[in-house]
Amino acid sequence: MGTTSSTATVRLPGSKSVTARALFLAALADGTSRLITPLESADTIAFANGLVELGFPVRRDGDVWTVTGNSTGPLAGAANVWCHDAGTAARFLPALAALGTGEYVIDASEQMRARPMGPLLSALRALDVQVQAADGDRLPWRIAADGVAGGPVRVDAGTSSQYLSALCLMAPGTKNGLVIEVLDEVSVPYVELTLAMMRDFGADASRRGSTITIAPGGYRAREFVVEPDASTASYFFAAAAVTGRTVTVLGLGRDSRQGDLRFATEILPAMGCEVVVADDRTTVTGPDRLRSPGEVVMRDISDTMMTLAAIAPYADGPVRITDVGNCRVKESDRIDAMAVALGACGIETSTGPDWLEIVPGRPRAALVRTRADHRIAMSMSVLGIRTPGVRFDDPDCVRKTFPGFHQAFADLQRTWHD
Ligand SMILES: O=C(O)C1=C[C@@H](OP(=O)(O)O)[C@@H](O)[C@H](O)C1
Ligand SMILES: C=C(OP(=O)(O)O)C(=O)O
Repeated sequence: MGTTSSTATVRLPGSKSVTARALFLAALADGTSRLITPLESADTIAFANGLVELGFPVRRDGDVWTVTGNSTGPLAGAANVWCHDAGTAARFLPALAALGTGEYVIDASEQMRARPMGPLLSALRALDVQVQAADGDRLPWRIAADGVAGGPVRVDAGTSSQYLSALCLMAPGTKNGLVIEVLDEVSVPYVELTLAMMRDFGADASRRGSTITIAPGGYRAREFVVEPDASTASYFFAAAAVTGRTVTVLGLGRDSRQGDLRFATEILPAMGCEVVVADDRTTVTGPDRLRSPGEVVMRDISDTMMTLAAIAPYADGPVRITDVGNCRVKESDRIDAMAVALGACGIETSTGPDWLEIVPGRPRAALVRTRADHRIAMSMSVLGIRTPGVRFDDPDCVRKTFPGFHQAFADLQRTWHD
Protein backbone atom coordinates (compact mmCIF):
# COMPACT_ATOMS: atom_id res chain seq x y z
CA MET A 1 0.00 0.00 0.00
CA GLY A 2 1.49 3.39 -1.02
CA THR A 3 0.95 6.34 1.27
CA THR A 4 0.35 9.94 1.95
CA SER A 5 -1.96 10.88 4.79
CA SER A 6 -5.21 10.97 2.80
CA THR A 7 -4.60 8.75 -0.22
CA ALA A 8 -4.04 5.03 -0.47
CA THR A 9 -3.23 2.68 -3.31
CA VAL A 10 -4.44 -0.89 -2.95
CA ARG A 11 -3.79 -4.14 -4.73
CA LEU A 12 -6.73 -6.53 -4.36
CA PRO A 13 -7.13 -10.28 -4.97
CA GLY A 14 -8.36 -11.69 -8.26
CA SER A 15 -11.99 -11.75 -9.35
CA LYS A 16 -14.03 -14.68 -8.08
CA SER A 17 -16.18 -14.71 -11.21
CA VAL A 18 -13.24 -14.54 -13.62
CA THR A 19 -11.37 -17.24 -11.69
CA ALA A 20 -14.35 -19.63 -11.73
CA ARG A 21 -14.88 -19.13 -15.45
CA ALA A 22 -11.18 -19.50 -16.24
CA LEU A 23 -11.09 -22.79 -14.30
CA PHE A 24 -14.10 -24.13 -16.23
CA LEU A 25 -12.76 -23.01 -19.62
CA ALA A 26 -9.31 -24.45 -18.92
CA ALA A 27 -10.91 -27.76 -17.89
CA LEU A 28 -12.74 -28.02 -21.21
CA ALA A 29 -9.68 -27.11 -23.31
CA ASP A 30 -7.29 -29.76 -24.60
CA GLY A 31 -3.85 -29.02 -23.15
CA THR A 32 -2.56 -27.13 -20.14
CA SER A 33 -3.67 -23.61 -19.21
CA ARG A 34 -1.92 -21.30 -16.79
CA LEU A 35 -4.08 -18.93 -14.75
CA ILE A 36 -2.17 -15.96 -13.35
CA THR A 37 -3.28 -14.17 -10.12
CA PRO A 38 -6.46 -16.20 -9.61
CA LEU A 39 -8.50 -15.60 -6.46
CA GLU A 40 -7.58 -17.96 -3.65
CA SER A 41 -10.67 -18.12 -1.41
CA ALA A 42 -13.21 -20.69 -0.21
CA ASP A 43 -15.34 -20.32 -3.36
CA THR A 44 -12.55 -20.74 -5.88
CA ILE A 45 -10.79 -23.50 -3.94
CA ALA A 46 -14.11 -25.39 -3.89
CA PHE A 47 -14.32 -24.87 -7.65
CA ALA A 48 -10.75 -26.09 -8.24
CA ASN A 49 -11.28 -29.11 -5.96
CA GLY A 50 -14.47 -29.91 -7.88
CA LEU A 51 -12.45 -30.03 -11.09
CA VAL A 52 -9.91 -32.37 -9.47
CA GLU A 53 -12.75 -34.62 -8.33
CA LEU A 54 -14.06 -34.70 -11.92
CA GLY A 55 -10.65 -35.87 -13.10
CA PHE A 56 -8.94 -32.66 -14.26
CA PRO A 57 -5.46 -32.14 -12.82
CA VAL A 58 -5.21 -28.71 -11.12
CA ARG A 59 -2.02 -27.42 -9.52
CA ARG A 60 -2.28 -24.40 -7.25
CA ASP A 61 1.12 -22.82 -6.87
CA GLY A 62 0.77 -19.34 -5.33
CA ASP A 63 -0.24 -16.86 -8.00
CA VAL A 64 -0.11 -19.44 -10.80
CA TRP A 65 -2.68 -22.20 -11.15
CA THR A 66 -2.23 -24.84 -13.82
CA VAL A 67 -5.17 -26.82 -15.24
CA THR A 68 -4.90 -29.74 -17.64
CA GLY A 69 -8.11 -29.98 -19.61
CA ASN A 70 -10.03 -32.33 -21.86
CA SER A 71 -12.35 -30.98 -24.57
CA THR A 72 -14.83 -33.85 -24.20
CA GLY A 73 -15.48 -33.31 -20.51
CA PRO A 74 -14.69 -35.01 -17.19
CA LEU A 75 -12.19 -37.85 -17.20
CA ALA A 76 -13.49 -39.40 -13.97
CA GLY A 77 -16.25 -42.00 -14.34
CA ALA A 78 -17.63 -41.16 -10.90
CA ALA A 79 -17.24 -38.18 -8.60
CA ASN A 80 -18.54 -36.50 -5.45
CA VAL A 81 -18.29 -32.76 -5.99
CA TRP A 82 -18.57 -30.54 -2.90
CA CYS A 83 -19.41 -26.95 -3.86
CA HIS A 84 -19.37 -25.59 -0.32
CA ASP A 85 -21.09 -22.13 -0.34
CA ALA A 86 -20.20 -21.24 -3.94
CA GLY A 87 -23.02 -20.38 -6.35
CA THR A 88 -20.56 -20.43 -9.24
CA ALA A 89 -19.42 -23.98 -8.47
CA ALA A 90 -22.96 -25.19 -7.69
CA ARG A 91 -24.37 -23.80 -10.95
CA PHE A 92 -21.41 -24.29 -13.34
CA LEU A 93 -20.03 -27.70 -12.30
CA PRO A 94 -23.24 -29.71 -12.94
CA ALA A 95 -23.14 -28.44 -16.52
CA LEU A 96 -19.53 -29.60 -16.85
CA ALA A 97 -20.33 -32.97 -15.26
CA ALA A 98 -23.22 -33.48 -17.71
CA LEU A 99 -20.68 -33.61 -20.57
CA GLY A 100 -18.97 -36.70 -19.13
CA THR A 101 -19.88 -40.37 -18.97
CA GLY A 102 -20.56 -41.59 -15.47
CA GLU A 103 -22.28 -40.92 -12.14
CA TYR A 104 -21.61 -37.56 -10.55
CA VAL A 105 -23.00 -36.26 -7.26
CA ILE A 106 -23.04 -32.49 -6.83
CA ASP A 107 -23.60 -31.28 -3.29
CA ALA A 108 -22.99 -28.19 -1.17
CA SER A 109 -23.35 -26.57 2.25
CA GLU A 110 -26.74 -25.98 3.91
CA GLN A 111 -26.48 -22.36 2.77
CA MET A 112 -26.02 -23.32 -0.87
CA ARG A 113 -28.57 -26.17 -0.66
CA ALA A 114 -31.17 -23.55 0.28
CA ARG A 115 -30.55 -21.56 -2.91
CA PRO A 116 -32.66 -22.15 -6.06
CA MET A 117 -31.46 -24.35 -8.91
CA GLY A 118 -34.75 -24.91 -10.79
CA PRO A 119 -34.16 -23.15 -14.12
CA LEU A 120 -30.82 -24.93 -14.59
CA LEU A 121 -32.40 -28.28 -13.69
CA SER A 122 -35.19 -27.72 -16.26
CA ALA A 123 -32.74 -26.71 -18.98
CA LEU A 124 -30.44 -29.69 -18.37
CA ARG A 125 -33.40 -32.09 -18.39
CA ALA A 126 -34.64 -30.50 -21.62
CA LEU A 127 -31.21 -31.39 -23.04
CA ASP A 128 -31.83 -35.04 -21.99
CA VAL A 129 -29.40 -34.93 -19.08
CA GLN A 130 -30.52 -37.41 -16.38
CA VAL A 131 -30.56 -35.49 -13.10
CA GLN A 132 -32.10 -36.62 -9.82
CA ALA A 133 -32.55 -33.79 -7.33
CA ALA A 134 -32.97 -34.57 -3.64
CA ASP A 135 -35.62 -32.00 -2.80
CA GLY A 136 -37.51 -30.46 -5.72
CA ASP A 137 -34.80 -28.61 -7.59
CA ARG A 138 -32.32 -28.33 -4.69
CA LEU A 139 -28.89 -29.86 -4.23
CA PRO A 140 -27.68 -32.54 -3.85
CA TRP A 141 -28.02 -33.67 -7.46
CA ARG A 142 -27.11 -37.06 -8.88
CA ILE A 143 -26.25 -36.83 -12.57
CA ALA A 144 -26.13 -39.98 -14.72
CA ALA A 145 -24.17 -38.41 -17.55
CA ASP A 146 -23.66 -39.63 -21.08
CA GLY A 147 -22.63 -36.52 -23.00
CA VAL A 148 -24.97 -33.86 -24.38
CA ALA A 149 -26.15 -33.73 -28.00
CA GLY A 150 -27.16 -30.06 -27.78
CA GLY A 151 -29.55 -28.03 -29.95
CA PRO A 152 -32.14 -25.45 -28.89
CA VAL A 153 -32.81 -24.83 -25.19
CA ARG A 154 -34.63 -22.18 -23.15
CA VAL A 155 -33.66 -20.82 -19.74
CA ASP A 156 -35.18 -18.40 -17.28
CA ALA A 157 -32.29 -16.44 -15.77
CA GLY A 158 -34.56 -14.00 -13.95
CA THR A 159 -33.41 -15.13 -10.49
CA SER A 160 -29.78 -15.88 -11.36
CA SER A 161 -27.62 -15.35 -14.43
CA GLN A 162 -25.51 -18.29 -13.28
CA TYR A 163 -27.94 -20.77 -14.88
CA LEU A 164 -27.42 -19.07 -18.23
CA SER A 165 -23.65 -18.77 -17.80
CA ALA A 166 -23.51 -22.50 -16.98
CA LEU A 167 -25.31 -23.42 -20.22
CA CYS A 168 -23.10 -21.08 -22.26
CA LEU A 169 -19.90 -22.47 -20.74
CA MET A 170 -20.89 -26.10 -21.41
CA ALA A 171 -22.09 -25.46 -24.98
CA PRO A 172 -18.77 -25.95 -26.82
CA GLY A 173 -18.52 -29.37 -25.12
CA THR A 174 -21.83 -30.57 -26.62
CA LYS A 175 -21.94 -32.47 -29.94
CA ASN A 176 -23.94 -29.87 -31.87
CA GLY A 177 -23.57 -26.70 -29.82
CA LEU A 178 -26.47 -24.81 -28.23
CA VAL A 179 -28.96 -22.17 -29.32
CA ILE A 180 -30.13 -20.66 -26.04
CA GLU A 181 -33.35 -18.66 -25.78
CA VAL A 182 -33.11 -16.37 -22.75
CA LEU A 183 -36.54 -15.85 -21.17
CA ASP A 184 -35.63 -13.35 -18.46
CA GLU A 185 -32.30 -12.16 -17.12
CA VAL A 186 -30.61 -10.48 -14.14
CA SER A 187 -26.92 -9.62 -13.68
CA VAL A 188 -26.45 -9.20 -17.44
CA PRO A 189 -22.77 -8.13 -17.21
CA TYR A 190 -21.92 -11.57 -15.81
CA VAL A 191 -23.29 -13.19 -18.98
CA GLU A 192 -21.29 -10.75 -21.09
CA LEU A 193 -18.23 -11.72 -19.05
CA THR A 194 -18.96 -15.40 -19.70
CA LEU A 195 -19.24 -14.92 -23.48
CA ALA A 196 -16.14 -12.71 -23.66
CA MET A 197 -14.03 -15.22 -21.74
CA MET A 198 -15.36 -18.11 -23.85
CA ARG A 199 -14.09 -16.25 -26.92
CA ASP A 200 -10.74 -15.71 -25.19
CA PHE A 201 -10.51 -19.49 -24.93
CA GLY A 202 -11.34 -19.95 -28.64
CA ALA A 203 -15.12 -20.49 -28.66
CA ASP A 204 -17.49 -19.27 -31.34
CA ALA A 205 -20.29 -17.58 -29.36
CA SER A 206 -22.61 -14.79 -30.43
CA ARG A 207 -25.70 -13.06 -29.10
CA ARG A 208 -28.61 -11.41 -30.93
CA GLY A 209 -31.22 -10.05 -28.56
CA SER A 210 -32.49 -12.91 -26.45
CA THR A 211 -30.80 -15.66 -28.52
CA ILE A 212 -27.29 -16.90 -27.83
CA THR A 213 -25.71 -19.23 -30.39
CA ILE A 214 -22.63 -21.27 -29.48
CA ALA A 215 -20.78 -23.68 -31.79
CA PRO A 216 -19.33 -27.05 -30.69
CA GLY A 217 -15.57 -27.59 -30.71
CA GLY A 218 -14.32 -27.20 -27.13
CA TYR A 219 -11.82 -24.55 -26.03
CA ARG A 220 -8.12 -23.82 -26.60
CA ALA A 221 -5.72 -23.93 -23.65
CA ARG A 222 -3.89 -20.65 -22.92
CA GLU A 223 -2.31 -18.42 -20.33
CA PHE A 224 -4.88 -16.12 -18.73
CA VAL A 225 -4.43 -13.21 -16.33
CA VAL A 226 -7.25 -12.78 -13.78
CA GLU A 227 -8.09 -9.13 -13.04
CA PRO A 228 -8.78 -7.96 -9.48
CA ASP A 229 -12.29 -8.40 -8.08
CA ALA A 230 -14.52 -5.39 -8.76
CA SER A 231 -17.13 -6.36 -6.13
CA THR A 232 -14.37 -6.49 -3.51
CA ALA A 233 -13.09 -3.16 -4.77
CA SER A 234 -16.48 -1.57 -4.01
CA TYR A 235 -15.69 -1.67 -0.24
CA PHE A 236 -12.43 0.19 -0.78
CA PHE A 237 -14.02 2.78 -3.08
CA ALA A 238 -16.86 3.18 -0.58
CA ALA A 239 -14.28 3.75 2.17
CA ALA A 240 -13.02 6.76 0.20
CA ALA A 241 -16.60 7.93 -0.32
CA VAL A 242 -17.47 8.04 3.40
CA THR A 243 -14.20 9.62 4.56
CA GLY A 244 -13.56 12.24 1.88
CA ARG A 245 -10.23 10.53 1.23
CA THR A 246 -8.74 8.98 -1.91
CA VAL A 247 -8.38 5.30 -2.82
CA THR A 248 -6.76 3.95 -5.97
CA VAL A 249 -7.38 0.30 -6.86
CA LEU A 250 -4.71 -1.09 -9.17
CA GLY A 251 -5.47 -3.42 -12.05
CA LEU A 252 -9.09 -2.35 -12.55
CA GLY A 253 -9.26 0.17 -15.36
CA ARG A 254 -10.95 1.08 -18.60
CA ASP A 255 -10.80 -2.46 -20.01
CA SER A 256 -12.29 -4.22 -17.00
CA ARG A 257 -15.07 -6.63 -17.94
CA GLN A 258 -16.71 -6.65 -14.53
CA GLY A 259 -20.07 -4.92 -14.29
CA ASP A 260 -19.55 -4.21 -10.59
CA LEU A 261 -16.99 -1.54 -11.45
CA ARG A 262 -20.11 0.50 -12.30
CA PHE A 263 -20.53 1.01 -8.57
CA ALA A 264 -17.50 3.31 -8.82
CA THR A 265 -18.08 4.73 -12.28
CA GLU A 266 -21.85 5.38 -12.10
CA ILE A 267 -23.13 5.35 -8.51
CA LEU A 268 -20.34 7.10 -6.60
CA PRO A 269 -20.18 10.08 -9.03
CA ALA A 270 -23.94 10.51 -8.48
CA MET A 271 -23.10 10.79 -4.76
CA GLY A 272 -20.57 13.55 -5.28
CA CYS A 273 -17.38 11.47 -5.52
CA GLU A 274 -14.67 12.28 -8.01
CA VAL A 275 -13.85 9.13 -10.00
CA VAL A 276 -10.99 8.72 -12.46
CA VAL A 277 -10.77 5.55 -14.53
CA ALA A 278 -7.33 5.10 -16.12
CA ASP A 279 -5.98 2.27 -18.27
CA ASP A 280 -4.88 0.15 -15.33
CA ARG A 281 -6.44 1.68 -12.20
CA THR A 282 -9.47 3.46 -10.81
CA THR A 283 -9.30 6.28 -8.27
CA VAL A 284 -12.15 7.52 -6.08
CA THR A 285 -12.07 10.65 -3.92
CA GLY A 286 -14.95 11.22 -1.53
CA PRO A 287 -16.73 14.58 -1.10
CA ASP A 288 -17.12 16.56 2.15
CA ARG A 289 -20.72 15.38 2.35
CA LEU A 290 -22.14 12.44 0.39
CA ARG A 291 -25.14 13.29 -1.77
CA SER A 292 -28.09 10.95 -2.07
CA PRO A 293 -28.32 9.46 -5.57
CA GLY A 294 -32.10 9.11 -5.01
CA GLU A 295 -33.40 5.88 -6.53
CA VAL A 296 -30.79 3.48 -7.89
CA VAL A 297 -31.75 0.45 -10.02
CA MET A 298 -29.20 -2.27 -9.16
CA ARG A 299 -30.56 -5.26 -11.11
CA ASP A 300 -27.30 -5.70 -13.03
CA ILE A 301 -24.86 -5.07 -10.17
CA SER A 302 -26.67 -6.39 -7.13
CA ASP A 303 -23.54 -7.69 -5.33
CA THR A 304 -22.80 -4.00 -4.65
CA MET A 305 -26.29 -3.33 -3.27
CA MET A 306 -25.04 -3.87 0.29
CA THR A 307 -22.10 -1.52 -0.26
CA LEU A 308 -24.45 1.27 -1.27
CA ALA A 309 -26.83 0.46 1.61
CA ALA A 310 -23.93 0.66 4.08
CA ILE A 311 -22.84 4.16 2.99
CA ALA A 312 -26.39 5.47 2.51
CA PRO A 313 -26.78 6.51 6.20
CA TYR A 314 -24.10 9.15 5.56
CA ALA A 315 -25.87 10.67 2.53
CA ASP A 316 -27.87 13.91 2.62
CA GLY A 317 -31.20 12.26 1.79
CA PRO A 318 -32.93 8.86 1.56
CA VAL A 319 -31.47 6.26 -0.80
CA ARG A 320 -33.83 3.83 -2.50
CA ILE A 321 -32.29 0.71 -4.06
CA THR A 322 -34.64 -1.07 -6.47
CA ASP A 323 -34.92 -4.19 -8.66
CA VAL A 324 -32.77 -6.38 -6.44
CA GLY A 325 -35.31 -9.13 -5.69
CA ASN A 326 -32.78 -11.88 -6.37
CA CYS A 327 -30.70 -10.60 -3.44
CA ARG A 328 -33.20 -12.46 -1.29
CA VAL A 329 -31.93 -15.83 -2.59
CA LYS A 330 -28.17 -15.39 -2.30
CA GLU A 331 -25.90 -16.29 0.64
CA SER A 332 -28.61 -14.74 2.82
CA ASP A 333 -31.79 -12.77 2.27
CA ARG A 334 -29.67 -9.69 1.74
CA ILE A 335 -32.50 -7.15 1.72
CA ASP A 336 -33.61 -8.36 5.14
CA ALA A 337 -30.06 -8.88 6.44
CA MET A 338 -29.09 -5.28 5.57
CA ALA A 339 -32.30 -3.84 7.01
CA VAL A 340 -31.66 -5.71 10.27
CA ALA A 341 -27.95 -4.83 10.35
CA LEU A 342 -28.62 -1.14 9.72
CA GLY A 343 -31.50 -1.24 12.20
CA ALA A 344 -29.13 -2.62 14.86
CA CYS A 345 -26.99 0.47 14.23
CA GLY A 346 -30.02 2.73 14.74
CA ILE A 347 -30.64 3.44 11.06
CA GLU A 348 -34.19 3.49 9.74
CA THR A 349 -34.97 1.44 6.63
CA SER A 350 -38.01 0.17 4.78
CA THR A 351 -38.15 -2.80 2.44
CA GLY A 352 -40.31 -4.44 -0.20
CA PRO A 353 -40.05 -7.66 -2.22
CA ASP A 354 -37.29 -6.22 -4.40
CA TRP A 355 -36.26 -2.92 -2.82
CA LEU A 356 -34.63 -1.34 0.20
CA GLU A 357 -34.78 2.29 1.29
CA ILE A 358 -32.35 3.78 3.77
CA VAL A 359 -32.98 7.00 5.71
CA PRO A 360 -29.85 8.92 6.65
CA GLY A 361 -28.94 9.11 10.32
CA ARG A 362 -26.13 8.84 12.81
CA PRO A 363 -25.17 5.15 13.12
CA ARG A 364 -24.23 3.76 16.53
CA ALA A 365 -22.02 0.81 17.42
CA ALA A 366 -23.65 -2.62 17.33
CA LEU A 367 -23.06 -6.33 16.95
CA VAL A 368 -23.97 -7.15 13.34
CA ARG A 369 -25.30 -10.59 12.45
CA THR A 370 -23.64 -11.56 9.18
CA ARG A 371 -25.85 -14.60 8.48
CA ALA A 372 -22.62 -16.21 7.23
CA ASP A 373 -22.73 -13.78 4.31
CA HIS A 374 -19.34 -12.30 3.41
CA ARG A 375 -20.87 -9.20 1.83
CA ILE A 376 -22.81 -8.27 4.99
CA ALA A 377 -19.52 -8.28 6.92
CA MET A 378 -17.55 -6.42 4.24
CA SER A 379 -20.18 -3.74 3.56
CA MET A 380 -20.92 -3.08 7.23
CA SER A 381 -17.15 -2.73 7.77
CA VAL A 382 -17.39 0.36 5.56
CA LEU A 383 -20.09 1.81 7.80
CA GLY A 384 -17.81 0.91 10.71
CA ILE A 385 -15.05 3.25 9.51
CA ARG A 386 -17.07 6.19 10.76
CA THR A 387 -18.85 4.30 13.52
CA PRO A 388 -16.30 2.72 15.86
CA GLY A 389 -17.53 -0.39 17.65
CA VAL A 390 -19.33 -2.16 14.79
CA ARG A 391 -18.58 -5.86 15.39
CA PHE A 392 -19.57 -9.12 13.70
CA ASP A 393 -20.84 -12.44 15.04
CA ASP A 394 -18.90 -14.28 12.30
CA PRO A 395 -16.13 -12.05 10.92
CA ASP A 396 -14.47 -15.03 9.18
CA CYS A 397 -17.36 -15.41 6.74
CA VAL A 398 -15.28 -13.16 4.45
CA ARG A 399 -13.26 -16.26 3.59
CA LYS A 400 -15.79 -16.98 0.82
CA THR A 401 -14.25 -14.35 -1.46
CA PHE A 402 -11.52 -12.47 0.47
CA PRO A 403 -9.93 -14.26 3.45
CA GLY A 404 -7.58 -11.29 4.04
CA PHE A 405 -10.33 -8.66 3.98
CA HIS A 406 -10.20 -7.46 7.61
CA GLN A 407 -6.41 -7.12 7.52
CA ALA A 408 -6.48 -5.25 4.20
CA PHE A 409 -9.24 -2.94 5.44
CA ALA A 410 -7.35 -2.22 8.67
CA ASP A 411 -4.19 -1.52 6.64
CA LEU A 412 -6.11 0.97 4.52
CA GLN A 413 -7.25 2.90 7.58
CA ARG A 414 -3.79 2.75 9.17
CA THR A 415 -2.39 4.30 5.99
CA TRP A 416 -4.76 7.22 6.39
CA HIS A 417 -3.86 7.73 10.04
CA ASP A 418 -0.07 7.53 9.59
O1 LIG B 1 -21.71 -15.55 -12.56
C1 LIG B 1 -21.15 -15.07 -11.58
O2 LIG B 1 -19.91 -15.18 -11.40
C2 LIG B 1 -21.95 -14.33 -10.59
C3 LIG B 1 -23.20 -13.86 -10.92
C4 LIG B 1 -24.03 -13.08 -9.98
O3 LIG B 1 -25.08 -13.91 -9.51
P1 LIG B 1 -26.62 -13.80 -10.01
O4 LIG B 1 -26.66 -13.96 -11.46
O5 LIG B 1 -27.27 -14.91 -9.25
O6 LIG B 1 -27.12 -12.44 -9.60
C5 LIG B 1 -23.25 -12.59 -8.77
O7 LIG B 1 -24.14 -12.19 -7.76
C6 LIG B 1 -22.34 -13.66 -8.22
O8 LIG B 1 -21.61 -13.18 -7.11
C7 LIG B 1 -21.35 -14.10 -9.27
C1 LIG C 1 -23.87 -14.00 -4.73
C2 LIG C 1 -22.57 -14.25 -4.51
O1 LIG C 1 -21.95 -15.41 -4.72
P1 LIG C 1 -22.32 -16.76 -5.47
O2 LIG C 1 -23.69 -16.60 -6.08
O3 LIG C 1 -21.27 -16.93 -6.50
O4 LIG C 1 -22.29 -17.80 -4.41
C3 LIG C 1 -21.67 -13.19 -4.03
O5 LIG C 1 -20.44 -13.40 -4.04
O6 LIG C 1 -22.14 -12.13 -3.59
